[in-house]
Amino acid sequence: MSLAPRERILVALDTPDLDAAVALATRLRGQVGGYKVGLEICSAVGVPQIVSAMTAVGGSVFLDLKLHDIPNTVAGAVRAVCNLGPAVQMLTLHCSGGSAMLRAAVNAAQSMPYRPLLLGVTVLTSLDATALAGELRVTSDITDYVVHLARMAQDCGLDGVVASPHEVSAIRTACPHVRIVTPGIRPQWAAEGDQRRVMTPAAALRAGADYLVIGRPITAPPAIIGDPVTAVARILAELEQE
Ligand SMILES: O=c1ccn([C@@H]2O[C@H](COP(=O)(O)O)[C@@H](O)[C@H]2O)c(=O)[nH]1
Repeated sequence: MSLAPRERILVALDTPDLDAAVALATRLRGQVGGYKVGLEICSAVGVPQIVSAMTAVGGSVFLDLKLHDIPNTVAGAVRAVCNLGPAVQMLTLHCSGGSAMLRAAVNAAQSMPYRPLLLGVTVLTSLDATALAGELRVTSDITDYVVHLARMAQDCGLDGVVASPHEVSAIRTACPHVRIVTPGIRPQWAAEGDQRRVMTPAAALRAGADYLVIGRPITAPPAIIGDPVTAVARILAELEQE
């Protein structure tokens, strides 16, 4: 996929405030590839409202709803998102919902005149091996488990997966054609916060990620960087040095 580095950046608009989201998206228009809207803004203002606001700004929308429910319910939610039209380019659902849920989502999307790309969330980037094994009792190696979920997503007909940059090259080898979207992106100057499996933007692209989801390093950059526009410019400069 031949995209310029800036087109690979999706800014996570994690805020409950529609006006703030629109203002930031407008400031960054043309400098990034699109916007990720997720549980916070969708819970605060509603999915159709934020999608229509982002359409007005002109950005592509990555709708990160992380659907995770029984197949019938997820299929209905997928149809509802498809009805929002081409403004929504990507939609997420949790691979851990299982293959019946993933196939129901794919079948629902295929029955609609328009469908966004469906992406399966593998293992959240905020989890490390200790949490996965100790709390969730997943004792496989994280990379093996993520690749297993990516294969399942691919076999069920999903278009891509969400995974940490640490697993990107293993997914590329196992599933060469799936799109890979990576959160857990941290420039060296940004705080890790609640993320655990992180990498710099340049290292994530080098590993083979198609898209980088970047939130707080851009929306709330440290004082040494200043503001979101400068943060994006700095990230792009770092990518160009590659
Ligand atoms: O495994 C996942 C899946 C989704 N996310 C989302 O990405 C952004 C990351 O924001 P940062 O501020 O850059 O940490 C956020 O909206 C998450 O909901 C993720 O981080 N990890």
